[in-house]
Amino acid sequence: MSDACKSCGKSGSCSSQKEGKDCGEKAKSPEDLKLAENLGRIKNKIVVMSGKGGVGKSTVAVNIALALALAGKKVGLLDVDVHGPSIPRLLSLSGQQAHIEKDYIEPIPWSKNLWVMSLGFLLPDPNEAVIWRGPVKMGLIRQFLQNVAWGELDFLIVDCPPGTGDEPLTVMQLLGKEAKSVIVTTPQMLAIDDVRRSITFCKRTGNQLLGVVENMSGFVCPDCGKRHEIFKSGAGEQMAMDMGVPFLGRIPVDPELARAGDEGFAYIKVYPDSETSKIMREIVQPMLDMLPVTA
Ligand SMILES: Nc1ncnc2c1ncn2[C@@H]1O[C@H](COP(=O)(O)OP(=O)(O)OP(=O)(O)O)[C@@H](O)[C@H]1O
Repeated sequence: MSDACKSCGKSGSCSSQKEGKDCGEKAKSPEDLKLAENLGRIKNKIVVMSGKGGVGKSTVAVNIALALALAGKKVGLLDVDVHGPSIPRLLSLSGQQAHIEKDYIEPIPWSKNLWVMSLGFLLPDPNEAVIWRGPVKMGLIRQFLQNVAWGELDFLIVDCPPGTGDEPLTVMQLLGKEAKSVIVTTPQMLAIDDVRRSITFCKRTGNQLLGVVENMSGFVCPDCGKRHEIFKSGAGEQMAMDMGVPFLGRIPVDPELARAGDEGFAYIKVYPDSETSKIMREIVQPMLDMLPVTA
């Protein structure tokens, strides 16, 4: 006779079973076990979200991943924007095709410690429109988290499409409560209203919000170095304070950051001493602080 708990399938280690009862925990499917094993090798999961489209979320996600990788950490960058995967272009990886085995997908290496995965690496023609409903997208996100051979990572950075729909919800459900989020906004009130919804979303899913980033906040003139407030800036910081969530930093409009996105070069590597790179490094500091101190 099997001595495994009828509910969770564990034998010996299930405390309820030792007391002669079943624990009531649902038995894990082989897929769930594989997901747990893959995610168990990743120390920190950070989900980059925004309430509104076009606020620079992918740009921020890429630069967070680059800043962490340049700090010597092992990083994975996952693009779950199924309808508009922009990470391949931002990192000059367009046209690359991921190697796929039966239950295993190899991420695309960007450097010796940054690996990337996006639907853009799986489509034969990346310019083809993807017309998928929620369940298919949810299945793909599961494949990315369960079957991509991320290996041992210090950080997995997940770039979500804007809003609080299927993709961020699936990501949070699969990653679990230990995933933390970063919310990107611009200073305009229209964007700020949507960010409030993203903050409420994280509170509802029970995931910790690492903080809010205000992007395209002012413009630093490359000639005179003076800061100009193109839009009213500081609204993101004010809103973070009002809602009692941390504020991580303000990234200015930087024409070179836009060029880096178009041409696919690593801004923070090419301009390590710029004001924008300094701010990016400040934004990742709380993430680096999450790692145990090594002697
Ligand atoms: N601080 C910045 N300074 C200058 N240009 C920027 C800045 N942040 C982002 N951009 C530019 O704005 C455009 C939109 O950025 P990005 O694609 O990162 O936004 P997104 O929020 O991820 O968009 P989507 O909603 O489509 O996912 C890009 O061309 C990018 O290069």
